[in-house]
Amino acid sequence: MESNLVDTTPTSREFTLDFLRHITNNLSEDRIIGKGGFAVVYKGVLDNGEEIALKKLTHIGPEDTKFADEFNNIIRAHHQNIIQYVGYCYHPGNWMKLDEKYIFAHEPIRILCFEYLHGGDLERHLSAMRT
Ligand SMILES: Nc1ncnc2c1ncn2[C@@H]1O[C@H](COP(=O)(O)OP(=O)(O)OP(=O)(O)O)[C@@H](O)[C@H]1O
Repeated sequence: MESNLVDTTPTSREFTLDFLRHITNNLSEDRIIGKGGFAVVYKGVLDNGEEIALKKLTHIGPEDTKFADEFNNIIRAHHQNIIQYVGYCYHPGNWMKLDEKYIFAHEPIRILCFEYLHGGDLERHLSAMRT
């Protein structure tokens, strides 16, 4: 990454899962704006009306490397052509005992938050140009 894109003193805002549920109507299906190879993306609306995109990572492995990789790549990047990172949620899984067995009551949840970009996805624009 070019050095002029990099903030050497990054800051990051931590959001609670409760708060992100609150601004996405409990991560409801109708707030889903896209799906990528590693994430489902939701639209959230802050109390001041500002919209943000929440990227909820799927397939979290035991080592959590995908979240750490994405986090490390975006936390310092500031550029007009790079979507602005806003914050993260790192929610551990909960387990409980049921019938003498331990089970996961909640899977771990990892979410990265970005400024919301209006205008739809790139593929839709490209296919519109092709027709
Ligand atoms: N900041 C955002 N603002 C608005 N929509 C977004 C934003 N980020 C993602 N999206 C939507 O969600 C979709 C999936 O995004 P995501 O970044 O997870 O997948 P991707 O671009 O296909 O990359 P990859 O699969 O390599 O992770 C995008 O195509 C876009 O429609």
